[in-house]
Amino acid sequence: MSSELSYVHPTANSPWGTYLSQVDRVMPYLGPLARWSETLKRPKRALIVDVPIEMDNGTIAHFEGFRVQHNMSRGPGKGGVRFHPDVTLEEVMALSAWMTVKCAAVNLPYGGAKGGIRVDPKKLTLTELEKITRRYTSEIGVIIGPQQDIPAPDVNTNAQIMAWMMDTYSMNTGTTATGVVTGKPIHLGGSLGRVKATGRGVFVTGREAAHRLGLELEGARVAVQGFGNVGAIAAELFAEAGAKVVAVQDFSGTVYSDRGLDVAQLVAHAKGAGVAGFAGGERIADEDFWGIEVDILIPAALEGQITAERAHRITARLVLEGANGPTVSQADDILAERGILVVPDVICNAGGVTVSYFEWVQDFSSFFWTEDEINQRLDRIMVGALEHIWDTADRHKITLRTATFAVACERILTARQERGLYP
Ligand SMILES: NC(=O)C1=CN([C@@H]2O[C@H](COP(=O)(O)OP(=O)(O)OC[C@H]3O[C@@H](n4cnc5c(N)ncnc54)[C@H](OP(=O)(O)O)[C@@H]3O)[C@@H](O)[C@H]2O)C=CC1
Ligand SMILES: O=C(O)CCC(=O)C(=O)O
Repeated sequence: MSSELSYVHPTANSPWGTYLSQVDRVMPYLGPLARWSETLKRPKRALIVDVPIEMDNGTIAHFEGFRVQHNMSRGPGKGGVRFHPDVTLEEVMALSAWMTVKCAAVNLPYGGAKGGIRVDPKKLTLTELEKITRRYTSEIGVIIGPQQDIPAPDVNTNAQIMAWMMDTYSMNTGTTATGVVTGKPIHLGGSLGRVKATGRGVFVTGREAAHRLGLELEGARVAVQGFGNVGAIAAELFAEAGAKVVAVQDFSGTVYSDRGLDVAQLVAHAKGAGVAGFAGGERIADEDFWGIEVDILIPAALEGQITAERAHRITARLVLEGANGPTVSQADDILAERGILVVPDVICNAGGVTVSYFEWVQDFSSFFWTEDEINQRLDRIMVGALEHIWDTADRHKITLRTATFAVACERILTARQERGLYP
């Protein structure tokens, strides 16, 4: 049957359109499992909720909230919650599907899910932010749970928001459900290492890929788009390894220094105000970011940033996708033709969900690991997964993205087949 869904209208470069074309590319490598492939092209469950709150000025405001469970063949749904003015059902669907692929790529016992609220959190007071979080959690409470679907932080959400989500769910169910969300504060069953885990995973996969390319990290020139949880931590780790972070872009603008930016100082400066106005670098036009001479480019902001036009201008040898869905499919082809290696989101940024898995396991066993143990396990999982994907790419002569999809979709569809259809 056709995979066209009546409730979304993806275009070639929209997130769901990009995801669908990535699925199409993996079909030739699925063998008899391709029979089940339609399951990848439609979410299992999509919930749209109204989130009304009383604003500080006494008015009542309504926001659109979503939670999409793309696939749960391999385990409970897993994936972050995004607060952003551009959130749509279609975007959340794509993000949930990439979670399914990502969790399977690193072999975590999870399916994929994602949530979001269409809101600009920068325009909310702290009280309003807490209200919107709690009401959203109550509304999606019918489908989330420690064994059902476990949210976590994504763009514009953090440990405090996870604490409110955990408390709201717990109050509604008469429990102390630490396992209902991950990325929580340490005192509420959070895991050491989770805050830095996604950026660390980007660094680990980047280190391994650079090694295979014969690219030295010492002195390598790095550009980072997005200077939040993922981009700033990845920048810090590359700088610690001796790389020069020459350009950083966030929503406020782009800063550049040929000698390398002082990442620690930039992090301190960017808190609240963004990177623009940083005295340790010069301000350049945002569009110039894509043509800067670099060895490594790290998109760590939003989807659809590497367009076909920008792909022609990128000078990097290595692109590390910290963000989800930063590269549209046409750009992917251009980068491949130009010999630029892309470590795709579905493995590159899997460090976050991997440590979320550790957090969930620790919550259930009520026994907590040291940060060193967590980082070592994370390193082992990421390196092992990338090695398997790399071998698959070499064997079939395909990109790392299609290879990651091949490894992951085989696991997902085998689980689907073994479970069978009910009834
Ligand atoms: N947090 C996590 O554990 C994981 C996150 N990801 C993905 O990583 C990406 C970033 O997430 P995360 O770091 O958590 O989010 P944050 O909210 O912490 O940071 C997002 C960053 O992107 C910047 N940004 C937003 N819009 C633009 C734009 N149009 N141009 C340039 N920069 C922009 C923001 O700038 P400003 O601050 O000025 O608004 C901010 O620096 C997302 O794609 C997310 O899905 C993937 C795996 C896990
Ligand atoms: O930590 C998690 O569970 C999910 C993180 C996430 O949203 C992502 O990997 O995109």
